[in-house]
Amino acid sequence: MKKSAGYQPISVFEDRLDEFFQVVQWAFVGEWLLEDRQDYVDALPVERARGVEVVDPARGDVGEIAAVHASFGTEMTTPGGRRVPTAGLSWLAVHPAHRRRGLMTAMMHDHFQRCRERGEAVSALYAMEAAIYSRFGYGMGSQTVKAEVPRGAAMWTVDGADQLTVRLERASFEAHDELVSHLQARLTRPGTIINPVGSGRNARFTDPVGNRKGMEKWRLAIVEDRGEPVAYAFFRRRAQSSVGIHDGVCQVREFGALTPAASQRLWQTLTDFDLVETTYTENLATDDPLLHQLKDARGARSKVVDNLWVRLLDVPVALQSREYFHDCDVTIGLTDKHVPDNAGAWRIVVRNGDATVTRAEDAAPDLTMDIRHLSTAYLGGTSIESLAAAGLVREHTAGQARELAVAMMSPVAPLANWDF
Ligand SMILES: CC(=O)SCCNC(=O)CCNC(=O)[C@H](O)C(C)(C)COP(=O)(O)OP(=O)(O)OC[C@H]1O[C@@H](n2cnc3c(N)ncnc32)[C@H](O)[C@@H]1OP(=O)(O)O
Repeated sequence: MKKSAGYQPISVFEDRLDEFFQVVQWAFVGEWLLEDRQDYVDALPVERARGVEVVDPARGDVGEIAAVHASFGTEMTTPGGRRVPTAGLSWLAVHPAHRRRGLMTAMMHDHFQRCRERGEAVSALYAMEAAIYSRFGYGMGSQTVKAEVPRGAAMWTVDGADQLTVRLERASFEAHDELVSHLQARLTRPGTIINPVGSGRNARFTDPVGNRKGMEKWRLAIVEDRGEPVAYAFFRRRAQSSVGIHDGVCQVREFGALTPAASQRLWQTLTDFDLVETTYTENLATDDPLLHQLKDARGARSKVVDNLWVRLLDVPVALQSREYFHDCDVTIGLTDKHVPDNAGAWRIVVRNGDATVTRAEDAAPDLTMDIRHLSTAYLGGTSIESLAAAGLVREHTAGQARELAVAMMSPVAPLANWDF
């Protein structure tokens, strides 16, 4: 019997959202508070909610939802500040009673097929466990620095930072959605997920009580240049003290800054709250301006972890939707177990920043690799040559790994700053 036999894929409509949420709570290990339900509804792209339902009594109660997922319809910024239609996969959950029967595999195929029908050339996700997604063709497209910045950390002076003003407000979808969306869309860092359309687009403003862990509600710092917003950050604080010493913490979630001065003004603000000793964040790019502006970057106790996992679903469209930084003419041989249309040989010719990607069935490939390695290199944060050095990409024509590496590497490290 096929592993996922006895189940069928379904769309999950509004009337079954509570069943959807039950599967999520079982899989993610937790009970939500009843009062938080609306926050979860607001965070879900309902019209793209899918599931797997039991059809064979040998598998469970017929009609019962055994597994779910959903995805945001969005665009992702690619190297050079271009964009590619992207699905942000999230909410992936298999009820523990139905694990290891191939339901995730069935849902991934469902997701890939629907994305391709919609013209989404890339799927991207945040991984709960990093070992799962490579087998489905995802590669670690970007990394992030987790940092703990001490209060009042000294920074190299950036001209103009002192002239900027800051507003601190309670974050609200009604009051701030336009402002945040507008700023987010102007960020040029590859990996930036541009605001999704449809339901779930207010996910960044949701604030379930059960997730606060004693912290205040999400607040927004808005840096302005003569009344024009130039940076924003979602943050929240928690007071704590022992033996009369106040050592509260501040958590910074999504943030973005358009200029060096805006970045400095933002972080000066976020690291200088009374009664708060440490400001921590998980959303710094590996070359974030803050890391260069801090006089003692080691003092921020940083560590690097995976950020966005990326999967090319339509190789020519995805590769042609980014800029390149050196001319090249390289033929690659690809394997792709889950999207066979991607497999085979592709010729990548780059002239003046633009790639033309065509089928090259007769040519012997200069490089061979799996789709996950091309996906890893896509945003320009990992070099094809380093993947060759690791034995993951195979070079058949000397020097071609470097050719493609130099063309694809981004001058700016990729990062997704919005955890969907
Ligand atoms: C993008 C996101 O939403 S991230 C959140 C993902 N969700 C979670 O982590 C919630 C808790 N976990 C779950 O819901 C499930 O266990 C899932 C989704 C991780 C896996 O679902 P399953 O239906 O059991 O997976 P399925 O049976 O299709 O297995 C697919 C393959 O992945 C492997 N796999 C499954 N889970 C894991 C894991 N945790 N670590 C490593 N490999 C795994 C399986 O061994 C299998 O490998 P194979 O193809 O070589 O046989």
